[in-house]
Amino acid sequence: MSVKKHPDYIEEKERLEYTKEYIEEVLTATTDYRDKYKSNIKEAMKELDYLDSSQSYINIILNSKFMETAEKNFEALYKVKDKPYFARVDFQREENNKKEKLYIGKTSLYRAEDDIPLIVDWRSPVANIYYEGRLGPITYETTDGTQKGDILLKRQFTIEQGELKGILDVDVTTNDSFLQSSLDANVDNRLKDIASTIQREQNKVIRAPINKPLIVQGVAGSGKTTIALHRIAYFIYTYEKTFSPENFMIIAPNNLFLNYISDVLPELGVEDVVQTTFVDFMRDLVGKKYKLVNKNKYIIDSVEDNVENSLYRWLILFKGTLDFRNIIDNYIKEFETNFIPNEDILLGDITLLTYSEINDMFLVDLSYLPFFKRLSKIKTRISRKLKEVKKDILESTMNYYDSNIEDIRYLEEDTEERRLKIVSLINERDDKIKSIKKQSSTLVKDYMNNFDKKKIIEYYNHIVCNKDNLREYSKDILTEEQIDFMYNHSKNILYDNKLELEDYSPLAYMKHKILGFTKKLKMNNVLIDEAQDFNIFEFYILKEILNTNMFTLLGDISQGIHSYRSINDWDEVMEGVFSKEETSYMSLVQSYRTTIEIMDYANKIISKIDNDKIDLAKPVIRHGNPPERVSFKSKELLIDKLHDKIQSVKEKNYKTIAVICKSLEECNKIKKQMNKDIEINILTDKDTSYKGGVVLVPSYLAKGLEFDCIFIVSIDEDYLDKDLDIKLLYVAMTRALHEAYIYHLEGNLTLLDEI
Ligand SMILES: Nc1ncnc2c1ncn2[C@@H]1O[C@H](COP(=O)(O)OP(=O)(O)OP(=O)(O)O)[C@@H](O)[C@H]1O
Repeated sequence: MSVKKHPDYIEEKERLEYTKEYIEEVLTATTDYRDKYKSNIKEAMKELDYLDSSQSYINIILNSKFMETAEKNFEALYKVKDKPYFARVDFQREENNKKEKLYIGKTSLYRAEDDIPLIVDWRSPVANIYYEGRLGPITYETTDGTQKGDILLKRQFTIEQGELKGILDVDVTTNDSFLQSSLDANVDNRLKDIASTIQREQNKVIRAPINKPLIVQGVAGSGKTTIALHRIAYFIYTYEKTFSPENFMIIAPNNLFLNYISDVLPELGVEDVVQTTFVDFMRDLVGKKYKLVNKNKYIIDSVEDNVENSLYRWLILFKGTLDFRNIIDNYIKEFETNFIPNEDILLGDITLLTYSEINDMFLVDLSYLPFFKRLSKIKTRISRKLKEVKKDILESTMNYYDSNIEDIRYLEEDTEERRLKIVSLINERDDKIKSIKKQSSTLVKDYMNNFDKKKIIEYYNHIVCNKDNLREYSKDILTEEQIDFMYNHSKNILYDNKLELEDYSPLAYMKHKILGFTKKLKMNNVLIDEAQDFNIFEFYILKEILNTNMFTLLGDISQGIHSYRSINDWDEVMEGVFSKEETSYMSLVQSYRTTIEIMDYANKIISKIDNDKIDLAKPVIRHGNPPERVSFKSKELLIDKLHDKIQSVKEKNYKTIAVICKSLEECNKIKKQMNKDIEINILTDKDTSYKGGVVLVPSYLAKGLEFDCIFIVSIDEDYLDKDLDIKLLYVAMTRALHEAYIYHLEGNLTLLDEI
């Protein structure tokens, strides 16, 4: 239906024109104000008298604060001027029966004259009704309590460059065609904002309470990454006074992924949040000197079936457990108990502080600090005590000798003998004073020399590269064979100045306990995407060093291709790291990325894994061609077909096309054989950006990304009927938005035969 035929077209068009004009007025006024405030600041600077906390200084502060807010509002309004809102909800409040027309957009705007909202921010409490409600009764929460009312109208708008192009009234029966048209669109090489089409179950995740851990298990394409970013935008808006963006940290699997999400953040009004990978964050904390044995090494090894050594597999898993943390704890405990040398601190024969006083300070009063940070407090205490006592000792020594000298002078005759006695006493006095002064000048330093501060890796080596210590601190939980293996393996890696991914948590943990970090960590609200790839120790260390419970973990156990080292079940996290009672758990099973046909195929793949914890994705109503599986007699025929098909899908104006191979080696082989007239690059874990076009991607790196069209290609490397291969295939298949092709040599991919 043409938009003009809608009965309210004229009303909505006028409303849109009015809002746009009002925004223009506000923008112009803000620009004028901006100039005025700038000149105010200039004036105030001229008058500034640094010795006087004068009015000028206050003026500067006030004006710059105002400028900051005005600037932020200006930018937000400027961004929405061509599309001020995306929906309208008519709401009748139960308390006063008043009807309100709420136009919901990406920022808020109030009319100055009467304080009526012209645009309501999608993150505000009342906007909740747009996401939660259908027509009819609804409640929503605000800081003032529960609000009740009726939704009389729910309407969605398509506005392009300021023009009203579509109006869609949502009633009880309508399918969400607004959502469908948004999903039909070809993908850019970046993630997009979905404020206008957030679904009810996604809205619940976005607005879930901030103060306790939230675990979101979401099937492939359920919007986890997208929601994570909207959740931050929601927090920043809702808790503007409590948190600043630097308090938020997004942890994503790699820099390619960070780049992929980075553009949507400013669009959502979220800038300056910390975005990092676990490895980069850890490297910052424990030091960059050590080279990480390739993070994807194990996955590559297992993809290529090289990890035959079961002890090696055991070690990778074990280093991510809290049992391993217990070993470190036992070491730290003993180190702490014996940290303070068993001796009193004396100045001459006067006791400044006893061993037990210092030890109590260390073990009890200062126990909240890392060991070496406790020491600096102890040092201050000793210095203060020394100052007091030194003064007293000097005084009493002087007094003692002076009175003795006085006595001799008074009681004895003035003879050569008396003179010699007095001289001897004076010399003795001076020597003593000199010695007290000398001892006191080095006393603190001498005491502090007891504590040899080592590099954190040396403490760690002391555990893992020492069989006796491993035996002692593991308290019988390790076998001799395991101790042997751990010792030899650790020596090989660590003595070569290298680290494995699993070494970061224990190192950061030890640094946190023993040395402390140099900079203060401000992040206390953490979002982890692809959280199924973390191990328990990694969650634990983040919680411990950031000293917070405010975690949002998003992931999908079905995509846990690193499960040889990571969690296999969210219960492990709830039981091991956070408390089960406290943690909220939400599950998303609707998938938005791909078509029904592709998702059905992917579901059949993942169902090959025998695990009742795996949720099958439910695709939204969007049809496309089923995945096309073709088997080829020779490599040449396969490559020819791949080549032709890529050319033909490129003509459909797809911006992102991926050829997904099992490993990097296979990608390299295919690249070599591809005709030069197709520009095709390989994405590796060293890449930090993907600008669209045709790419070759190893299956394990494709995780988290999406492409208009994908080709799963298998020439030399087959996917076998085992968990890891099934997951890799599932990940690959679920990357497609519109089309999927499976091209393989005859005899390969027989696990798909039944599908
Ligand atoms: N409510 C929605 N409205 C429009 N698009 C949506 C919505 N939810 C998700 N999408 C789209 O679905 C796709 C998948 O989203 P996203 O990548 O965030 O999912 P994911 O759960 O992180 O996926 P995966 O685990 O497979 O990497 C994206 O293109 C996203 O824009």
